[in-house]
Amino acid sequence: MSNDYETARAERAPALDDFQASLAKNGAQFIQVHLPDINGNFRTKIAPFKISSQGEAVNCNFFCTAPGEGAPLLEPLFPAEVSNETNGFPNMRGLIDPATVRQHEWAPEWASAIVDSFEIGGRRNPLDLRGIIARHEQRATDLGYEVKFALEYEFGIFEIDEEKMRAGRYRDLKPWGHGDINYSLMRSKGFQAFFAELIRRLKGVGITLAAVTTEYGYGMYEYALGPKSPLEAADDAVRAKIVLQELCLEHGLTATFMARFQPLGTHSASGAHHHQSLWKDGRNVTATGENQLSAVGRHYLGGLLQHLPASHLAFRPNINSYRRFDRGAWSPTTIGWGHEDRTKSIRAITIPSEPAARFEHRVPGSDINPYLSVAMMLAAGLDGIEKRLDPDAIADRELPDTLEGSIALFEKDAFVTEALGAGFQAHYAASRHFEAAAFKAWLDRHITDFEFQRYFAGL
Ligand SMILES: NC(=O)CC[C@H](N)C(=O)O
Repeated sequence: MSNDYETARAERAPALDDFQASLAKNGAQFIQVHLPDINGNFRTKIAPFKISSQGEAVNCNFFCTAPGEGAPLLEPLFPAEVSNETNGFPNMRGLIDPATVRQHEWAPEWASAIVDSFEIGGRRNPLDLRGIIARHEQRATDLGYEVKFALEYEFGIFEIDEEKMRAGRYRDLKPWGHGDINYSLMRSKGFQAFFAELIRRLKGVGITLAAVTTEYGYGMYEYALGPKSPLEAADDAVRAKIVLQELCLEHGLTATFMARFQPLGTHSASGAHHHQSLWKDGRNVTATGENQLSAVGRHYLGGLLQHLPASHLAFRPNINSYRRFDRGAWSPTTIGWGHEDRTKSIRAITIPSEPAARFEHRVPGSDINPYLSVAMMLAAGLDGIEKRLDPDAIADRELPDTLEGSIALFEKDAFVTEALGAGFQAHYAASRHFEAAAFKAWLDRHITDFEFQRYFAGL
């Protein structure tokens, strides 16, 4: 009997078989099979290279549900509807998306690919965000537009100390490099050679790394990825993190994408700004001139702003996300937008209007799941086009400053239900409630530095 899985498998078989033949001929011997998890990282199996049969790779559903890295081993498991004690944590089926198959130019015995996930009965997994993005891409096409996304990430690089890391003493790790200023060539030993190699490797898997800079803080760096379709941009964002981390490990280093690892009041936190533009017949139609958005550009912006409160959870998904707010941190706290204004949630860039006109959405931190943030923005912008929303009619107001505040706006919102499906909405809200509760439980069990510093030396 035909189902989503069988249909997709039949459609993809010829392309997958071609890759099997051509990559094997080019020396591929091993494959990394990547499954996107709920946090926006890949959970990966490595296997002998055999791409067609990897189309049937199965992965435990648990990966879709584990809220925090490492946490499931220490904390009670998040009892998701799809994966829990009662149903025995069942498998799901993974099917490689042929568009994501790559041979690694710097190590040609390796290939990698990203899978879409299906329930064991063959239905497309409603929690699979790649499928959700694809649905909205089709909506954009039906409206006559192409939307391009480009993500830029700030992140930290530290020297590995396995003993400290095992003990959870991440704050004692040494940042890579001595300086803390932006746009410095002299930050760290081997800085230029390291990022030249990263640019080369990313190019080898089809990812353009448009620019790298040092950022404001010890061990803090930034890279900007080139514009692509929404799904490709999300794939690239996650894949680039893996390629960076592999390169770091080869140098005794480790990268972190947590939103804030530097003390508040001193250095910057890590943002992941999403650049997005609208295209029609190969032309950028976001703006018409200097400080002039096009009508469709204004409507798209209206959608982004209108749905920002309900989408906020996707852009600040963790306890630590809310540490990004700080004096002078350029991390927006209200809905507003402005031309060339970095203090606002959305910065409209219309100089020059062609071809680089775009919106820079500055709310997301580097701890986002890019599949989720991209899905939410795309759905919001398209809603703006469909409803002809006016960005200047949307009242400016404060965004939530806690995880719980963002969950409350997300979990009952009708736009979110429409954009992500009721199943995903409930699942994600439950996972975030679980995260908030895990933090509270941790605080209850631990005596904080605050208490020691305030009360220990009281004699
Ligand atoms: N360069 C910048 O725009 C700084 C961005 C800021 N670090 C953020 O969290 O978004």
